[in-house]
Amino acid sequence: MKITDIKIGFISVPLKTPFKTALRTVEAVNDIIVKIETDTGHVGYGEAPPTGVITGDTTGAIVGAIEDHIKKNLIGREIEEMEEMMKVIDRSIVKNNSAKAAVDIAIYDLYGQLYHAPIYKLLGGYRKEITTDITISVNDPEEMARDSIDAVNRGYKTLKIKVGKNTALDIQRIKAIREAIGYDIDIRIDANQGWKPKEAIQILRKMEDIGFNIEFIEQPVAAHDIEGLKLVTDHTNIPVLADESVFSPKDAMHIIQTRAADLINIKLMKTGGIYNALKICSIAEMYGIECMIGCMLESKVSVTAAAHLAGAKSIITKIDLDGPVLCKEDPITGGAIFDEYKITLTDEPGFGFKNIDKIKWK
Ligand SMILES: C[C@H](N)C(=O)N[C@@H](CCC(=O)O)C(=O)O
Ligand SMILES: [Mg+2]
Repeated sequence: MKITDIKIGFISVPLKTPFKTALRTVEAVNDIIVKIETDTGHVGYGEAPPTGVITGDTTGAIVGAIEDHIKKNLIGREIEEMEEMMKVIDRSIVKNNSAKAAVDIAIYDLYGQLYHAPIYKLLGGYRKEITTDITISVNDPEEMARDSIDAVNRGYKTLKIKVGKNTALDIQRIKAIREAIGYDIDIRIDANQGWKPKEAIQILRKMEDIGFNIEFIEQPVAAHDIEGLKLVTDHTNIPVLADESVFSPKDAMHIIQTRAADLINIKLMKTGGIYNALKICSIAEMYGIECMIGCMLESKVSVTAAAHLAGAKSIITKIDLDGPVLCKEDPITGGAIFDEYKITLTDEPGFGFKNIDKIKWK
């Protein structure tokens, strides 16, 4: 199975409601789709979102990285040369992890087709059903309480609450949500870098004292401020999960060895795909650090790939793969089945994509 062409397309899927974090507000998933064609007629699909505020990757840069740097080094290569191809992608251009992730995902899709097996089974086969949380956007406390009730009514048992914007409101936000949904539902919070280290410690201690029962705090401080992250980790009992501070396996190793965080959020768009994500899983496993699998605003193509990784690896104990359920429609036939909180992997070869509607090919 030899690569004959790599095509680029675009999908645009409106969100059910605007997605708001401390970093940005988004109304639609506007992602790049990669289609890798082979001489056997098999095709592999990948996806990349232009999450400039987190990864630095823009639509133009993703397209340019693939078309001008990665594509020419992959045409003519055999899918069975997985290891070599992953090194080639990495050497083709520095950074540009979302572009690399899209290509990596499409190659894994083909790898599974080559060996007639779903990726989660090839990588470990730990489980085929996983349960995701859902994100509650940062808004005023009353609106967040209403959104939380709606999520609970739809069956979600874990809510990921966005905070870190107009930080004076953060305590009130969680108070309003707890009053609305009670204490049977797990709450994890994500500040998306919105707090200063000492401010974070103060807010988290208050949340502890009030007894909000927070499962963990995700990325309380600026991505680059590893000392600040460690300060927060050392001064609160609420576990700290590193998101924007961890892209590469080396980042994960550093955070774990310096004990700057208690947990790691793996996202394929930060690691550059499954190949490096597997390395983070191995590092985390060696140190007994549990991981979350997360996503950006992504549709079912790349989130299916992330779900397969979660299906393969037991060190991934927390799931934040709500991208597809935040979307108003699903243009993808095949892939994992996303039914609100329940994600079911299929046993189709690769990731099992059949078709993608409404792609605008370049
Ligand atoms: C969508 C997911 N639940 C999430 O919150 N992901 C990111 C932010 C993604 C984005 O801005 O596109 C996160 O910070 O965890
Ligand atoms: Mg996050």
